[in-house]
Parts: sequence; structure tokens; C-alpha cells
Amino acid sequence: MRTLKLTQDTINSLLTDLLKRSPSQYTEFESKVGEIIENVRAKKDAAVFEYTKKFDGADLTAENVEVTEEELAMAYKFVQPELLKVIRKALVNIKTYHEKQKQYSWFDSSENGIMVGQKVTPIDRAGVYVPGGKAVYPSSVLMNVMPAKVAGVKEIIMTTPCDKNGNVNPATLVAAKEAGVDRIFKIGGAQAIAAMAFGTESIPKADKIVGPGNIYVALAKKAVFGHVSIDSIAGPSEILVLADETANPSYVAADLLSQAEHDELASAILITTSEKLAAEVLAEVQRFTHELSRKEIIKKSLDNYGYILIAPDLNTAIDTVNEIASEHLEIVTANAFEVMTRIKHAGAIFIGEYSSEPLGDYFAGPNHVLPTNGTAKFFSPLSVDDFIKKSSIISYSKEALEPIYKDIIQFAECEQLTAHANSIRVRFED
Ligand SMILES: NC(=O)c1ccc[n+]([C@@H]2O[C@H](COP(=O)([O-])OP(=O)(O)OC[C@H]3O[C@@H](n4cnc5c(N)ncnc54)[C@H](O)[C@@H]3O)[C@@H](O)[C@H]2O)c1
Ligand SMILES: N[C@H](CO)Cc1c[nH]c[nH+]1
Ligand SMILES: [Zn+2]
Repeated sequence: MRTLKLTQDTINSLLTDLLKRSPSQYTEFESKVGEIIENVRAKKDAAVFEYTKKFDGADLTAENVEVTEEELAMAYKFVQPELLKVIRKALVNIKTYHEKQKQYSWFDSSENGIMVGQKVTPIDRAGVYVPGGKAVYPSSVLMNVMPAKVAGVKEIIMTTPCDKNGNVNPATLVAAKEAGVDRIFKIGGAQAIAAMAFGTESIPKADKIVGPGNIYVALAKKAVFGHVSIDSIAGPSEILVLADETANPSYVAADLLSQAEHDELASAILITTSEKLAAEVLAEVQRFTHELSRKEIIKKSLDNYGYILIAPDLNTAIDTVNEIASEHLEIVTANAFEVMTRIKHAGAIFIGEYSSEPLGDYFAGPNHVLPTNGTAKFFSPLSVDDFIKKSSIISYSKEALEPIYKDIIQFAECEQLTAHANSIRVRFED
């Protein structure tokens, strides 16, 4: 983890450095992922099973690729009752939060026989990818599935990697059952994305694929976009803490490490106006890292993308926060709510020293699938909006069309689209 003074030069080199984490920078993986996708498209199940053997070590067949009711029942036996209670409590918060996002159809009619509106329809089948390579993510099951449920999606299928014995983590299965997933397939990586994009003998084609994953998953989602819809590309996790001298260095260090442990490509950054806090946080980071079980991943991610930046003043710090547009932003300053009003770009904003990032990962209710790699400048968190689409509604009576039909003819003729003009004219010819 590097400590640097925040200057225009450091901002520029930091932004260049962070961009290296973007899936679009990993062109060397693109051809590999492209080959996986083409093979799955052509050879369907056979290719999916071959790649699963190669990358995950499991022998899958059409008979065992899908999780059975018996496997689900067995998973409940492995999950502690206390954990099941926590999953259920988290589900209530996540559902309640997403219900507020629901959009409804609307119709505007006027007395002269004009009606226009917008009809909201959920997609028919959602495909949810739940990562499972370096860690297991039952929480991501809840975060991906609940907005689809609230939107009213008819069928939700889920893919997640299995271990070499063909087993999926029990807590992931229990979370899927509790959230209401219809079918679960034990496959991961680019082959899972391709299977949901094109369909195979065993895995149905989805209309939209959502969910985070590693570089293979992210590139595969990008590649199948257009054949299916996808959500934003949620890549390796990120945290940015904006703190002043009022912050508790232990809390700040612990929160930075909470995201560094996800992946060697994760990024953890502190921007502070206090040199004293910067030094204390660095010491706490070193102390905690030593004690944490995932220290090897943490050390690599801190070496790669860990920064402590000392800003000359709060305004410069806030400008930099907006430039970085981090997935997660914690504000631990005096007047944190006022500072929040000046933040334009961040996936999720955590305010105050008790709103630590993992509260959002597991429990508070807002979605933890968030835009990464600076894409918070134009993408939003996964939400109910991702699982609906809209149709426009137009209805005019003869009396409503008559006063304006010549306007439409004139517009159509300006575009030299005479068939358009004709379709209006024929209605008033006699
Ligand atoms: N933004 C979010 O909401 C969020 C949530 C959870 C996790 N994440 C991120 O998701 C990522 C999860 O990654 P992961 O690796 O743990 O799990 P993953 O499920 O995304 O990837 C595992 C799969 O990758 C494939 N794979 C592995 N090595 C390969 C190779 N050499 N060639 C081709 N395919 C290969 C395998 O098929 C395996 O099943 C992490 O970066 C984590 O930070 C993000
Ligand atoms: N922080 C991750 C998103 O970047 C989500 C997660 C799941 N489990 C723990 N964390
Ligand atoms: Zn996390």
C-alpha cells in the first residue's frame, strides 16, 4: 500500500493505474473467452461439461448438472439454524428496499379520445450468475434474485461453480431456495454465461444475464451482449474511504481490508486530509493484515491497487472521489451528510463511522452488485429496473386524429416516406 500526496500528477497516474483493472484492458483473455463462447454455442452441453472438467475439475453430465430437490434438502442440513435466520432477516431488508424501486404502468387519457401510456412488463426468464471461485457468495444470491422477484420475473435460473466432486456450497443453495430461484445449474465461468446466452440441451436460454464474476465471466457477459441483455459489468471489488482527522483509524483500516480480501485485483483507497490519520491507518492495515486468514490475497491487492492519498483540503479530496467514481464510498468526516450531497459518482455511499461497508454487502437492503472501474459515472446499482422493460401505448380516436392528420402527412413527406403519409391520408380520403 503506497502513501502519496494528492497532486494532479498523482491523480492522473492513479486513474491510469486503476483503469488497468477494467475488463476492457484484458484483451489477452478475450480470444480465450471468445473460443469458449463459440464452442458452447456450437457443441452446447458437451462443451460446457468439457470446460467444467478442465477449469473446475468436476465430471458433469446432463443427469447431474442441475441441482436436485434432494441436494437442496441436504444443503439445509449443513447450514446452521442461526445462519438460516440471518439469511431470512437479510432477505426481508433486501426485499423491502427493492419494493420501493418498483415501477408501474401508467396511462394518460384526455377527453378528446387520446390515450398514451407506458406498460411495464417483467422479463420472462432471468439468468443469475453467482460467483464461487475464490470465495462463496450466498449474499450475492439474495442481491441478484430479490430485485428479479420484486419485478415479477416468471422464471429465475442460476448458475454457480461446483467443486471437483460436483457439489455446490450449501449456504449458496439455501440462499437460492429461500430467495425463490427456480432452477440451479452447477457451472461457472465463461461457459456458464455462454450456456445461459444461447441455451444448451440442459440449460435454458435466458433473456437477461446478471451477476458479478471474475475476468472470464465479465468478458463473456460483454461478448454475449446483444444476444441477451446484461446488467453492468461488476468486476473486482473496490472501496474508497474519505476521512478526516475525526475518523477512527482502526475502523478505516478494517473497512479497507474488507474489500481487499475479495481478489488480488480488488482496490482499497483512503483519501484523507489528515497526515496523522494516514500514518495511523497504514499501521492498522499492517497489524490487521497479519491476523487475517486471506492475507495472501490482501497483500497482493494492496500491493497492486492499495493507496493512501493525503489531500491538501476537503474540496480537492471530494473532487478526486468524484473522479475515481468508486464502487463503494465511505464518508467518515465531520458533517458527513453535507459531504454526501457533494458526491456525484459512487456505486453505494456509506455515511458515518458505524456504516461499515460489509453492512451493505450483507444486510442493510440496498443492492451490493454495483458498478466498478469508474463506471459509477454512468451505471447504477443492480435494481428492479434491470428486470423490467417498457412498452409505449398509443390510442387515438378518429376525432382525435382528424385535427392533426395533415401535420403528420407533412412531416412524412418531408422525409419522403410517402407510404407513411398514405397510411394517414387513407383514413380521411372520402
Ligand atoms: N461486484 C459485486 O457485487 C461482487 C460480488 C461478489 C464478488 N465479486 C467479485 O467477483 C469475482 C469472483 O471471482 P471468482 O474467481 O471468485 O469466482 P467466479 O465464479 O467469477 O469464477 C470462477 C470460474 O472461473 C472459471 N475459470 C477459472 N480459471 C479459469 C481459466 N484459467 N480459464 C477460464 N476460466 C477459468 C472457472 O470455470 C470457474 O468456475 C471477484 O473478483 C469478486 O471481487 C463482485
Ligand atoms: N463487496 C462485494 C461487492 O463488491 C459483495 C460481497 C459479497 N459478499 C461479501 N461482499
Ligand atoms: Zn464485500
